[in-house]
Amino acid sequence: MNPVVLEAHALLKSYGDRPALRGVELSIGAGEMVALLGPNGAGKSTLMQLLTGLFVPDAGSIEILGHDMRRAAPQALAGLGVVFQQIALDLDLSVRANLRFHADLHGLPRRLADERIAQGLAAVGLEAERDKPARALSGGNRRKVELVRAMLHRPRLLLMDEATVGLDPASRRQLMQAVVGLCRQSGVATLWTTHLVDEALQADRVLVLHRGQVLFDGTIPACLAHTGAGDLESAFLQLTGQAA
Ligand SMILES: Nc1ncnc2c1ncn2[C@@H]1O[C@H](COP(=O)(O)OP(=O)(O)OP(=O)(O)O)[C@@H](O)[C@H]1O
Repeated sequence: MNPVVLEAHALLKSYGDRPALRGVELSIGAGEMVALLGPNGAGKSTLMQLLTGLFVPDAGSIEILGHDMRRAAPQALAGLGVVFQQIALDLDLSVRANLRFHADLHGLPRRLADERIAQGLAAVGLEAERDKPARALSGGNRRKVELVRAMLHRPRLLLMDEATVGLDPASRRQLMQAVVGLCRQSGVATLWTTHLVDEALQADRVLVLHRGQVLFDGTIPACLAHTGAGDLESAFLQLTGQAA
């Protein structure tokens, strides 16, 4: 595998006496696109909260670019770009003001920030929206702005947490294409969480998470071979005990 950008080992997390993650192992190499596929309640959001440092695991370790999340969180988080499940733009600010704010948080000089903003918006076809309030954009375009924002500080690992929730099929497809393009062109490693099997089809590798455990980790052909299923959807339903 390429140099490792994310290594999570033996992660445990419970809410009271309810276990959410039960010994999760996860490793992502540079430039890899990995889909984390799990039904509702599998533990995807909990895993994302641990990877972004919002929660601390009960046990286990997380390293991003070799930086341990407990001992060196600022360094670990500097290598991370995140698009959260909930929209996190200020809707009254312009697209550019939203992006500049994020660039300022990362200490990017204004000229460099503006270059990257222009480049990022062009890459997702939103140059013309730059000075509009975020409120004027469609849900799909707001997500693309969040994607541009997540990449402004040039992270090596991009986390997309169920980023297509609430989008129509065309917007979902466009967002996915934008992320796949970005991953292939810039070499950023991507962890894409979803409960929708079709969103995992373009990934280099699929992890199936169910009831807090990784039930499969490998390529789609390997998943089909492992389960004997004819397609990923059947394999997923079989692994998660939902097959008819
Ligand atoms: N704050 C919380 N308090 C108690 N239990 C929680 C909390 N957050 C999550 N859980 C439980 O932990 C388990 C994993 O939840 P999590 O939200 O991580 O799964 P998920 O895969 O993201 O699900 P979804 O696709 O529905 O968002 C579930 O059983 C859920 O009910």
